[in-house]
Amino acid sequence: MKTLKIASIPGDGVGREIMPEAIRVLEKVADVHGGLKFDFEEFPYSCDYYLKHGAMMPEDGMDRLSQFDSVFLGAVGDASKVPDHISLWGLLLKIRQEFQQEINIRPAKLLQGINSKLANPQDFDIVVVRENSEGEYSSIGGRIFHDDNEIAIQNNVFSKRATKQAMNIAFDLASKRKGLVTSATKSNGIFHAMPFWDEIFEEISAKHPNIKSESKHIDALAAYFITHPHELDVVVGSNLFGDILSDVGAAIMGSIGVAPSANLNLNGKYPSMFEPVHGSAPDIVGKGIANPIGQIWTAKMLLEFNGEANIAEHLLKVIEEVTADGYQTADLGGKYKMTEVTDEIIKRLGK
Ligand SMILES: NC(=O)C1=CN([C@@H]2O[C@H](COP(=O)(O)OP(=O)(O)OC[C@H]3O[C@@H](n4cnc5c(N)ncnc54)[C@H](O)[C@@H]3O)[C@@H](O)[C@H]2O)C=CC1
Ligand SMILES: CC(=O)C(=O)O
Ligand SMILES: [K+]
Ligand SMILES: [Mn+2]
Repeated sequence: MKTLKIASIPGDGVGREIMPEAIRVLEKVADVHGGLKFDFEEFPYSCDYYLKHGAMMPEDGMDRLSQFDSVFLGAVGDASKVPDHISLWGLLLKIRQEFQQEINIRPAKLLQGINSKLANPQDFDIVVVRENSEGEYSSIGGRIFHDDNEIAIQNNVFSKRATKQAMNIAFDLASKRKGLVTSATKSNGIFHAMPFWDEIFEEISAKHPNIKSESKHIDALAAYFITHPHELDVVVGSNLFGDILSDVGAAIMGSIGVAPSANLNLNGKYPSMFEPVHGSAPDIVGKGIANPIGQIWTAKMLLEFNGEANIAEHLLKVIEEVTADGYQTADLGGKYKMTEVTDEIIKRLGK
């Protein structure tokens, strides 16, 4: 029997609603698998935790999480309690950076039966590879002066090592897919970092003569996601560009409520973390209508990256059958509640 030790952090808002749903599904997956067991431990790190303890997690929080095979996260953020930059830097970004989860993989593909927000989409299947540890998401800089003279300076950080790594992963993925890598740039506006990014992209492209590569400015590329998603394959972007493009990818899939992601640690020193693309969705919290599929598809990625590709594929197939038969939440135009969609997935996972 293989046991996977999973630290679950439901976090805030709908994170707390969808996490139990995905855990129900994983328990059923283990049951169907027969040789797999989950050992879950829940951590209450969240904005409520901050209000009680003055921090998003305790001093030994990272040490405790490091004992697990993977971290399974819902969403972080409740601006009515804690400013977003404090809560995200105290938990989500802290884990990504300290656990060296330098790559974020975010698939965007049309599931059967789901209406894309596009009127008439052709079939698309995109993977966004997002640099996940540096770039625009840096805490370097500061604020000086007061009143109308106040100035904020924010430094971006681009290392050759992490940039190359993200691009190498993108080319590697493309070699197993349609063979195209698109790089998100903005070298016409961002004077230092983006020409640097482009040079590295050219260097890595030259090493992969069998993979097609192209560079598009982020503004045009965001529009291209809307107009030509079927022509994209693997898209590589910096932390901010990858963040934005993956929300666009989610919208063309039908809803951000279905989009999954994996924050990968590649050196094996720390756990990877799996979380849906969306945030805590304060506007729908408590209504029982959150879409559980983003968290459940994320569970599929957790299985895949823990060496369980077959059952992971089975789970995605079942998710797709359930959406194809119309079991959909309100964000997709459906009439089903969160728990009803999960129940249907569990029912069809079968035994
Ligand atoms: N990785 C994370 O934990 C993230 C956290 N956040 C945080 O979440 C909070 C809210 O941020 P927003 O910008 O509003 O983004 P959001 O992703 O929470 O919500 C955007 C829109 O999508 C909808 N939505 C999100 N998840 C859904 C689901 N499962 N089912 C149905 N509809 C869903 C929401 O109702 C809302 O209309 C903020 O505190 C923000 O900082 C935002 C993005 C990512
Ligand atoms: C913070 C955020 O929006 C993300 O990582 O997707
Ligand atoms: K999330
Ligand atoms: Mn985001």
